[in-house]
Amino acid sequence: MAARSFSSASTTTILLRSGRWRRTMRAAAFPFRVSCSAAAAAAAGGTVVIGLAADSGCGKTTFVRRLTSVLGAGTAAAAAPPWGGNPGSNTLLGDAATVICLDDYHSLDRAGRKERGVTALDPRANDFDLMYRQLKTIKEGRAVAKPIYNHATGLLDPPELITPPKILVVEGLHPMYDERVRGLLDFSIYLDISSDIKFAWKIQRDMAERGHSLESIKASIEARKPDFDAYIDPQKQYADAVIEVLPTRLIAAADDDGDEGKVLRVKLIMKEGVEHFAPAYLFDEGSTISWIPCGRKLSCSYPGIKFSYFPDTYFGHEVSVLEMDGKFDKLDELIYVESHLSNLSTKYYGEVTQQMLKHADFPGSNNGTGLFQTIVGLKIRDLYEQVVAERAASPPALAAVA
Ligand SMILES: Nc1ncnc2c1ncn2[C@@H]1O[C@H](COP(=O)(O)OP(=O)(O)OP(=O)(O)O)[C@@H](O)[C@H]1O
Ligand SMILES: O=C(CO)[C@H](O)[C@H](O)COP(=O)(O)O
Repeated sequence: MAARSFSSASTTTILLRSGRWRRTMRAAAFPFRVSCSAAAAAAAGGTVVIGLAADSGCGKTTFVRRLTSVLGAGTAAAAAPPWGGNPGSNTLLGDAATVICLDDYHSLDRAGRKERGVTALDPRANDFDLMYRQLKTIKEGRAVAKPIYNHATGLLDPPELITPPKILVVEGLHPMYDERVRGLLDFSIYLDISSDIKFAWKIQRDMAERGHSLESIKASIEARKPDFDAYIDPQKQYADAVIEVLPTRLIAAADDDGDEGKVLRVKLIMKEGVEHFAPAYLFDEGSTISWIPCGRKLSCSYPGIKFSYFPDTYFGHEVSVLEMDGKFDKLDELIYVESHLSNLSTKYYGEVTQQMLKHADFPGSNNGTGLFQTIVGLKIRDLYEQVVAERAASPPALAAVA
């Protein structure tokens, strides 16, 4: 069956490590959770591929957690790593979506990069030919044996089997760098976090969770900066949606007593004319709006909340921009804001608010990062459903199936 046949690596012997045991088996006997989604994806005409690009520590994992939740009943709320596979795997499996991390296509391991003096952001440290071949194979409905980059050891581990899901999310540093890979994406997102905020998030995580010193974090950010500017940041010009995170404008620099880093101004930049994607809007589509919702229906403490909506151009493309500056005090009151937004691709009244409340503990739930990530998640679900409906309406010709 096409959906379960393997790529050229199918006869390769695959080494698996799980807990204390280590064994060798043929790919065809791989003890991997092969969900019905492979068959479903093939029946529907192939996998829908979503690209999510950002630098390290910019919220990709947080976004993916919101997305897999929005994708609903068919997707485990917290997508799980491959069953029985390498504990160092970066892959998450849900019933509807599989999330793979493009770090797995590093062609140089940590020692190799050090020896050659290149960072992981440098294209020379990544195998774009393999990335393209494998993503194309999955999109066409066939499984691949994808390499694993093990972040714990810094080594390239033996591959794991990836069967075609309904939706494949490819997250990492370079989903839109290579023109061929970019051409495989049905929708793309870039998380654009301004330097000071990225720095604050990274310090908080790497000091608290990874035991790094402030000096080493600063040194690592500085060392990566030229390659970030050269290879990662330019990808935002290709994204269908960009979530840009900036310092607030609600607090004048002179009055700032340290809150500036905590209050964020977040923009959702949505490209016009993208197939299966209708940008969300505030009040009146195509107009220019500035809205301060604070008052009887929305509690706001200092410095308040301000929404904006306006048309713009972004790298020569027409876009619609939704902006939120400030933070919510009471998340359940978000329903008031939601009721003034349109084209949200919700299935019922209040779905955005419900999603935000469900994950109130995720970072960014009280500001535009959480709100806009949730909206983009709903738009991706909608895009997928449109693609499936179209394919069902015009099944492939018999000659193509045979
Ligand atoms: N919207 C947000 N508001 C505040 N902090 C955030 C937000 N999003 C992420 N963070 C913080 O930034 C850090 C990195 O987030 P996350 O792990 O989601 O990023 P990532 O891009 O997946 O990173 P990496 O690629 O290094 O694994 C986390 O500590 C998280 O708490
Ligand atoms: O930018 C990164 C992507 O997440 C990592 O730094 C890159 O994958 C290199 O990994 P490591 O930190 O394990 O050497």
